[in-house]
Amino acid sequence: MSEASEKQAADPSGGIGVVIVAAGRGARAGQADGPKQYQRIGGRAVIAHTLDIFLSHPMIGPVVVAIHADDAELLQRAAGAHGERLITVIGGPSRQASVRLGLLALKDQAPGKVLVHDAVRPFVDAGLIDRTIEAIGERQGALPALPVADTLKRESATGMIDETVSRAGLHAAQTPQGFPFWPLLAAHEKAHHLGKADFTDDAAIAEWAHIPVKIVPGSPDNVKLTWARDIALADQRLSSAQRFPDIRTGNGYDVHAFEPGDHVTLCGVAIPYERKLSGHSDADVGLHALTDALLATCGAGDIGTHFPPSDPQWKGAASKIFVEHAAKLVRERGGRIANADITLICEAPRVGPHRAAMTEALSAMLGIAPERISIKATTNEKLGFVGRGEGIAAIATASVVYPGEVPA
Ligand SMILES: Nc1ccn([C@@H]2O[C@H](COP(=O)(O)OP(=O)(O)OP(=O)(O)O)[C@@H](O)[C@H]2O)c(=O)n1
Ligand SMILES: C[C@](O)(CO)[C@H](O)COP(=O)(O)O
Repeated sequence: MSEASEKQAADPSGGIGVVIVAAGRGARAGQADGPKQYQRIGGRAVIAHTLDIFLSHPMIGPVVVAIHADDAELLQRAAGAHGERLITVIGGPSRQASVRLGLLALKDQAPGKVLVHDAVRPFVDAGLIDRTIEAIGERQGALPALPVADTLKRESATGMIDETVSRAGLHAAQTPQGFPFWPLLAAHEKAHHLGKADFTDDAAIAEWAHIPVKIVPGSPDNVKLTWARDIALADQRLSSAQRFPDIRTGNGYDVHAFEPGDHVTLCGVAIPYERKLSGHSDADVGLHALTDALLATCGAGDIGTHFPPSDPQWKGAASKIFVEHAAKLVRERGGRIANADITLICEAPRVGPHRAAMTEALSAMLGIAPERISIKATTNEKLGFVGRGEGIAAIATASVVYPGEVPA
């Protein structure tokens, strides 16, 4: 389990809160047919892509969307089935005001941590969200940012260069920006009551309120759609990715022998049985095969690369740790797990009665819907070592969609 997931497991509030700000008018993009967050890229509204990523992230709890009063129908159409999970509020006249109203709408849920994100950054990925969450502390915010790459010039009133500004230490700020919930809300409230309304991001409010903010690596893909050209490029990018989407399939195989014992652990579920599976960890053959399948989708070696059997710390370990680690590596590369399919091959015990519990356990480990998980079982028709009841084998397949397209 990642450090962030561990903290989350201890958080009684039911997930990290999110405020997605979508109340702007998009004046710079100048779209005649509606604000940029509802323009279609890759066939869907910009905000629909943004919502997909947050709502499919396993650590995300309540999600507030701050919209303009005129846009309720646009949001409803764009959000589709996601709509049921959203808390909608009317935003304010500035981004800062919209964030504050979004935070106030989260008060009842009292999340320990909150992420604030621009609806118009639809290329955020799960790895970036993970990095941001991991850097949030009890009194520390987190800001994804990229070092400035261009040489910087200050322009004079006459349009001439006044000076070249050193770029040392300068970063371009992105979202989502993450904070402990109550200190961020308090900072927003204080700014509001003092009439300070010129903050362009939440890290700036935090800075003003003396909340330290840690920089984590942003992503060059996580652009903000500001100008009409940004929207056109985003559409092109998604449309070409749709021609050759980077869908990868990995497979894994594992086998463990029986030894004296009283239960076996299969796909995260302990099943009473007259023997157990022998192994260094809990010998969950299904989860081991799945770990290899996930790692295979991003060329990240196999289970032994990450959890060597020679390492005493994995003795008796719950194999859930291996699967969650592999899923985290996938997410860090921007991958989204589309489905996982495991076949358990054994004469006994019977798997059918435990299938629902296994599916539920895997759904939580992978952060995907149960319908994307398949657990099947078959006997080996009494043939070979499995047929003689000497052990259990498992085969797993995972499909992951990665950002971008398959290179030519
Ligand atoms: N009153 C506002 C202004 C902005 N935003 C949101 O803040 C994000 C980043 O702002 P920006 O790119 O500046 O969007 P707009 O304000 O819509 O653009 P413009 O300044 O060109 O009008 C966007 O998701 C936007 O919808 C908001 O919720 N409420
Ligand atoms: C918050 C932000 O995305 C950080 O880069 C950005 O400041 C918001 O957009 P704006 O154009 O400054 O309103």
